[in-house]
Amino acid sequence: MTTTHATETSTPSSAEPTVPAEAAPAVVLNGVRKRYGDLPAVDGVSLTIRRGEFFGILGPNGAGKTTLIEIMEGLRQADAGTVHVLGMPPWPRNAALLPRLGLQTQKSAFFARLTAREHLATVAALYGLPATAADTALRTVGLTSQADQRVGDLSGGQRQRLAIAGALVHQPDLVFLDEPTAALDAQARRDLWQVLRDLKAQGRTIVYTTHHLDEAESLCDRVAIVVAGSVIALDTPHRLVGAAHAPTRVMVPVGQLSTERAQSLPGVVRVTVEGGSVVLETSTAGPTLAAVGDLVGLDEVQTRTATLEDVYLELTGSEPHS
Ligand SMILES: Nc1ncnc2c1ncn2[C@@H]1O[C@H](COP(=O)(O)OP(=O)(O)OP(=O)(O)O)[C@@H](O)[C@H]1O
Repeated sequence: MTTTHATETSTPSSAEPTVPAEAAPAVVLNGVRKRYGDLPAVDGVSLTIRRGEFFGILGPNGAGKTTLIEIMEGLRQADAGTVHVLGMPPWPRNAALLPRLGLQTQKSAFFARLTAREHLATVAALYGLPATAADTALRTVGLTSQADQRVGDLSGGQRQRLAIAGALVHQPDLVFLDEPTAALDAQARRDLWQVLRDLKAQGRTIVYTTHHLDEAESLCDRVAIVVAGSVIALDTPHRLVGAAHAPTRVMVPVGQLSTERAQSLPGVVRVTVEGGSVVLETSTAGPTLAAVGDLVGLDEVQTRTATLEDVYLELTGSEPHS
């Protein structure tokens, strides 16, 4: 694949950034490594995340995504390499940086005996903000009707949204979200997409991990695919999909076209029967569709082009796990 880059080389290799902090990219990692005992969880990662970018970190379970994001957040110290966030090193804990970062982790902590509003008002107070900031954050994540419910009584998905509200309450420049949509139902997930799009429209930078590849394809400006601690691809979803070798699938209702006849059509590389359709995988969709159209018409024929999920499977050889 020619458009993917395992690493980026445009970042300076010195320990200090060469541009003023305010003009610096959101995140610059250079040769970052982290081991747990013998395990290289992050194995030499270099990348730059621009201001205002929506950046996705994808990869199989255990690939090192959380470790990488925790290093960016200043929650974990890298063993080697340099890390700059908004032009500053996040480790050791940087008091100037903290109010500008919003963090939602997989293990977000709550004041469980408080109500959702009290919890967020407490978080807001830590940043010196008035309690009204809590109501704004509750509204942002669609939890206004649960404002007076105890945190301990919220559903898993509602608690997840509260964790995201906690990351946004102080209107940070850079938001880190670790699998924010993992526990959400389909509607809540779509609602959160809009919240995240609105954040990006406000000029904030979002760095997030997900196992939902459709979501990453829809939301992210760029994604990094991480396998065994290394970035094996980094580009826009569009360019990654464009460079993929995944075939287009043409689906014809069963009974209209035999599998033998389908196999003989131009461009067809594989034929299967799935979910009531004869599925023709083709490397040249135009000639295949024209031939199908001549034989059975195109009224009930569906096509599916390559997606980020196809690219992911091609590169990682594994299914995404949620
Ligand atoms: N504190 C730790 N001590 C020892 N090993 C750890 C620790 N944290 C993570 N690991 C290991 O490091 C590797 C990377 O873990 P990490 O949580 O960063 O992966 P991930 O890509 O976020 O996975 P997932 O998608 O399952 O959340 C895994 O093999 C994990 O078991």
